[in-house]
Amino acid sequence: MVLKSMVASASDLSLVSVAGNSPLDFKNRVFGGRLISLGFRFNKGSKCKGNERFNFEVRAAVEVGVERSKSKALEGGFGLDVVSEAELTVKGFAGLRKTKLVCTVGPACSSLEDLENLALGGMSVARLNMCHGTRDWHRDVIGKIKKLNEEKGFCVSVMIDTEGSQIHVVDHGAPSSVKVEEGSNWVFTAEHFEGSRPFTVQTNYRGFSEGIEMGDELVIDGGMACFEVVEKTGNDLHCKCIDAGLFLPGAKLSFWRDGKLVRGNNKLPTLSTKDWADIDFGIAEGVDFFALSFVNHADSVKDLKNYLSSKSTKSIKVLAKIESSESLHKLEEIVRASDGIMVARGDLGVEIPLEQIPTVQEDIIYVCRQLNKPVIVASQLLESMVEYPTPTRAEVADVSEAVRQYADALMLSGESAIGSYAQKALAVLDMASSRMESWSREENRQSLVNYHQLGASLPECITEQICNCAVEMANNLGVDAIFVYTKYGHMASLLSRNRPNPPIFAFTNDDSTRMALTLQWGVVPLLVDLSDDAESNISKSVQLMKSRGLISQGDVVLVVSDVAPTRATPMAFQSIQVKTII
Ligand SMILES: Nc1ncnc2c1ncn2[C@@H]1O[C@H](COP(=O)(O)OP(=O)(O)OP(=O)(O)O)[C@@H](O)[C@H]1O
Ligand SMILES: CC(=O)C(=O)O
Ligand SMILES: [K+]
Ligand SMILES: [Mg+2]
Repeated sequence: MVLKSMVASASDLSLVSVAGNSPLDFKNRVFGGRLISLGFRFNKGSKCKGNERFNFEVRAAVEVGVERSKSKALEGGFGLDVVSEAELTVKGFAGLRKTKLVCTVGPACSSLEDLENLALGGMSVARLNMCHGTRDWHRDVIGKIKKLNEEKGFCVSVMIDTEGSQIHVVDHGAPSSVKVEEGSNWVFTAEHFEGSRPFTVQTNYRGFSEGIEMGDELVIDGGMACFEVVEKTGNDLHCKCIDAGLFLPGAKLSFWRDGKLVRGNNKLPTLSTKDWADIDFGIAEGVDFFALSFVNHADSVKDLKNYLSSKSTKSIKVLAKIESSESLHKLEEIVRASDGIMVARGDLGVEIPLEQIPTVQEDIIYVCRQLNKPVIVASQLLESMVEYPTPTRAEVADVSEAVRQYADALMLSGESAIGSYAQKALAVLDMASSRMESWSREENRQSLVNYHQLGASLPECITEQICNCAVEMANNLGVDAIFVYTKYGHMASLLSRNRPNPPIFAFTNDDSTRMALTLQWGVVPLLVDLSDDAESNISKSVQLMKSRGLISQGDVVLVVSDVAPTRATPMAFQSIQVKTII
């Protein structure tokens, strides 16, 4: 690996002096149980400088930290993942990135080594898109991720993204892209034909032309090419190209009349027969999330959740992908029904005018935060990096904007699945989000959000108020960390919703809760044994963190806990405590 070759070996690292003016003082960091000074001697003439150099330092240190944590992770059953532990050791509490990173796994990053590098680079969720690849291929990837988690102490959850039903091109007469000239005439049909038929396009859905009239506009992939419908014979449409462009394999179709969408995916079932089979596959493979493509109403989310609770012994979260104009009309009920949301800007851009995407994105993130559901911003974040090793300035601005809006997670698609620079793209997300998060903290942006009261019953309202106040206290006091003890992750998510300055360490004894929390902003999940005695949980976790050198004397921790009734204190209550580590 590039970074490793930059340092002679892990043990050499402690001998190297601090390299110049890095913004963090590493000298006083206890690292792997001993004090080290960290830095690299870059070869004379090295092109690496400034920020890039600093990031190499941190990344390499994290890697060395991970090497050391790996053996330790397997020792005492300490349920903190190696990447968080190493980052914490190197960067301290304030340096932990809060925005979570999702990577789509495809042929370009599916080897064990590639996946390990992505995990090291901060991937907390691996996404598998069932539109592509075989089930055997996906099974192999899931197996590798589980192996890395078990053997090397990572905490990467697995998400299956369904294919869903959409009107798309099956055959456009070529294996790759085809140019469409202005004025050329094309036939769109659902009939299968053998061999090649010039200017004929086969679509996947028999009813694709239902309700379509002469004069309607047929848009390819949200604007890659445009046609006017000039004639309809049976189910076939004869169309003239009015805006030249490109047909890509699998291109998506939408129909417009007077500037309004007339035919999207709203008539198709959200879950096809193949999707249900993919869901059974995901259950059998023990995945953590299903991302449901082309959700048009809350019922499809509810159906899947009911199905999962009857079929799966572990809790699997259901995320609704917002990628149709229909789903925008029913946004709130879809958000309420689901365990999280993905702003799937790729297909959304096929169904709504592109200039609406930025405001729609901000609205969706806002609704999710109000309703306390994690939200992922997806598609084309760093699209140019599929081919090039550096992002465009506009892409970095787009990524930073999603972070400024407080999305829980950012997602790579083709950048990691088929791109040549998956790790670099992940590093760009990592850097850009860390930078924007610290800017937002300095500017105190989070205080600007008004909360909607979620709870209906008094106990629910109490929990919510406790979490809101806890974050306000944590920010005002400038504590180093928040600790929360949680079975299903609810309190952790209520704290996360307030986007606190310090990181939230969520101690849970439930493995599916731990995996679900990999998607939540600012939450570091830890798997530990929890007893009914809240005080003993607190002192045990403090001791555990202390013994690893992760907290030390003088650190201040705000602890939020739920105390179950016991015979001695027959009353359930919740508490906020501020502890100074001695
Ligand atoms: N498992 C895979 N095998 C082969 N190619 C893949 C795989 N996963 C993704 N890709 C490739 O990466 C590209 C980007 O991935 P992404 O998941 O965004 O797909 P998509 O089909 O564009 O989007 P959607 O999520 O709307 O289905 C795809 O177009 C495909 O070429
Ligand atoms: C991610 C996805 O499905 C989309 O952007 O369309
Ligand atoms: K998909
Ligand atoms: Mg999509």
